[in-house]
Amino acid sequence: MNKTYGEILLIYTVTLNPAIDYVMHPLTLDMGFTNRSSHEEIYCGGNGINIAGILNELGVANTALGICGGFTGDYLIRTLQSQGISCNFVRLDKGDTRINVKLNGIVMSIVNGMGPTIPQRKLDELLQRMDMIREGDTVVLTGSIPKSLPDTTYDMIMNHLAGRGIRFVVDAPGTLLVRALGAKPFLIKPNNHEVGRLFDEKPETPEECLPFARILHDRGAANVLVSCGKYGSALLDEHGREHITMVPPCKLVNATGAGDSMVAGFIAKIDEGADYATALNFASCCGSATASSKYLANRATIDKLYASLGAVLEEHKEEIEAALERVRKADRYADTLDKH
Ligand SMILES: O=P(O)(O)OC[C@@]1(O)O[C@H](CO)[C@@H](O)[C@@H]1O
Repeated sequence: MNKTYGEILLIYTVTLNPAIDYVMHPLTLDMGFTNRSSHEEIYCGGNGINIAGILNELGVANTALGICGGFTGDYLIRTLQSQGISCNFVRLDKGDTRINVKLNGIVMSIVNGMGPTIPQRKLDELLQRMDMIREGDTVVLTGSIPKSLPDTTYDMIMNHLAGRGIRFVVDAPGTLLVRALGAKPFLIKPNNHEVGRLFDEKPETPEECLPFARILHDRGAANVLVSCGKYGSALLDEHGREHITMVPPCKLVNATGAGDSMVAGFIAKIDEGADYATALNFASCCGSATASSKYLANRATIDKLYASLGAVLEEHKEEIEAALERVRKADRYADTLDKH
C-alpha cells in the first residue's frame, strides 16, 4: 500500500507531450470542403495530465510533471494551477505545446499534433527534478513522446530512477511499452487495439485480450489492465490471476481520457487497500464516467456508475465465469514481442 496524504506527494504523472485538446463538434464532415463546427471546447490534455485531473477529483495527492512550451504551454500551466492541480513542468525556450484536434461528429475523428522538439538538456532538467521522488512513490509514464525523443525514453527514465523503491506505471503505445517491460512496471494499461498491434491480432473482448496480457505479464509487467471499450476490461494481476469486468450502463459523450481515468481509478483503489477485482471494477467506472462526460469525469458520476456496476456483474456472472474458464484452459499464444 502506498503512503497517505499526510506525508509527502506520492503519485507523479509524467507527460512529455502534453496538449491542448481542441474539441470541435461538426454536424457533418466533408473532406476537401469547409466544414463548420456547432460549438467548441478547450481542455488541457495529454494522458498524464488527465490522470492527474482524475486523481485530484478522487482526492489522491499527485503532481503533474512534464515538458511544455510557448503560448499553449503558458495556457496549460495557468489552467492546471487554476484547477488546483499541482504541476512542475520544464519550460522549453523554443516551440509550442501541441494542439490536438478532436472532431466529435457522428463518429470521433482525432488529429493529434507531433509536439515540439525537446533538446537533451531539457530532458536532463526534468530528470534532475525527478530526483526528489522518494521510495514508495509512484511514477506514471504515459502517452506518446515527441518525435525528437527516442523510443527508449521511458526505459531511460525508469533506469535513472531504478533502485529507489519507486513504483512505475506505464501507459504507452508500441515499442515504448515493450521497451518499458524490462523495468518491471507495477501496471501497464494498453487498450485492445494497442494489444492487437503488438501481436498482429485483432482481440476485441476481455476474454480475447487475456492471453496477450499473460505474455506482457510474463515479460515483466506485474499487472496488465486491458481496456476493451464497450466490451469491458480485463486484468491479469500480479499473482497471475485473470479478471474480467464490464462497463456500467452509460451513454457515450466523449471517450477522450477514458483510458487515463481507468489508470487513475485503478491506482487510487489499490492505494486504498482494495483487492485487484475491486480496483478493476472501480477503474472501469472511472473510464465510463469520463466517456459519458463532456470532459473528465467528476466524482459524483464515478460514484453513481460504481453503484450501478454490481447489478450488471451479477446479471452476467455466469457468462464472465465461463469466459474466464475458457481463458484458463486455452493454449498459450507465442511471444512475438521481440519484433518491436
Ligand atoms: O498523442 P498521444 O500522446 O498518444 O495522445 C494524446 C491524447 O489524445 O491522449 C489524451 C487522452 O488519452 C488526450 O488528452 C490527448 O489529446
